[in-house]
Amino acid sequence: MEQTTATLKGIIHPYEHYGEGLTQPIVEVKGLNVFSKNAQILKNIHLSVPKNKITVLLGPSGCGKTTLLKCLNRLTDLYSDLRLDGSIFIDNEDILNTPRDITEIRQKMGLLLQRPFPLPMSIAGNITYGLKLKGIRNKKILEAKVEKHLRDVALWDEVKDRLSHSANSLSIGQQQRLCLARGLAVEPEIILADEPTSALDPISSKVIEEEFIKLKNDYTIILVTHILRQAKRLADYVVFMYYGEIVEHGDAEEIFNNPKTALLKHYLESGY
Ligand SMILES: Nc1ncnc2c1ncn2[C@@H]1O[C@H](COP(=O)(O)OP(=O)(O)OP(=O)(O)O)[C@@H](O)[C@H]1O
Repeated sequence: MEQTTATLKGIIHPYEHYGEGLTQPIVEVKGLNVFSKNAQILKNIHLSVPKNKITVLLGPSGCGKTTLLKCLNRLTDLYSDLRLDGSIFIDNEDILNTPRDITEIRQKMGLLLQRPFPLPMSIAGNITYGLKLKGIRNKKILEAKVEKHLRDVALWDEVKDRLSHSANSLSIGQQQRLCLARGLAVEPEIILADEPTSALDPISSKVIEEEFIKLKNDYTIILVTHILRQAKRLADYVVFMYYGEIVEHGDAEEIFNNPKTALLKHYLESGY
């Protein structure tokens, strides 16, 4: 395997061409390395994420997908055993080397995790929480935003008569959509999603997938998924990782129909 990766590296160029129809990058990762105490988790990652597209991070368990996602909003700061070097440019600002407060940078990114974590308050409160932190107090504006963002995730009709009920009274699928709406309410540029449908039933998963397709008109989505069929349904751009390295990346159609490396071919056939 080692040899295969090494042999194939010759044909993988960072900043390779974008496929037809792909747009300018919104995130550019340059020479990113992540080390834990005993190992190197990410190795010399170079990546450009196209704007207003869905980029899927794909690869076998433990290859570093979640770690890469965590680097993008510096959640890695929470792990004292991790050390990073390299650069991550978001809107031309290197977020790994900026004097700016990280909370400001994180506002550009909504985060959706495997399981929903609604705030312990009402359904409407979950949406208005971040807005109030931003200083918005006007009741009419807040109400309008609650409706808009719940409509954005196709939840409005299901909850409009119980906005003051606890968010915990919702089903898991509804909670995940609420968490997505909460993230959208603070108007991020990028949505980071780490296996966001893995705890959901098929219908809720389908709703989230449909929302992602609509949302990419306004947002850039970076999605980690284990579900190959989901990746094929959603991805515009694919990054295939293996043992902390990017082995292949490119236009989804090209990656799925014409994989160049033996590792990716094997992954697409076997799913691991
Ligand atoms: N804080 C940490 N300290 C030490 N090792 C870590 C830490 N976080 C992740 N790792 C290790 O880094 C490697 C990559 O983990 P990561 O969770 O990024 O992989 P993944 O591709 O998302 O896996 P999965 O698909 O199973 O979720 C794993 O070997 C993991 O054990």
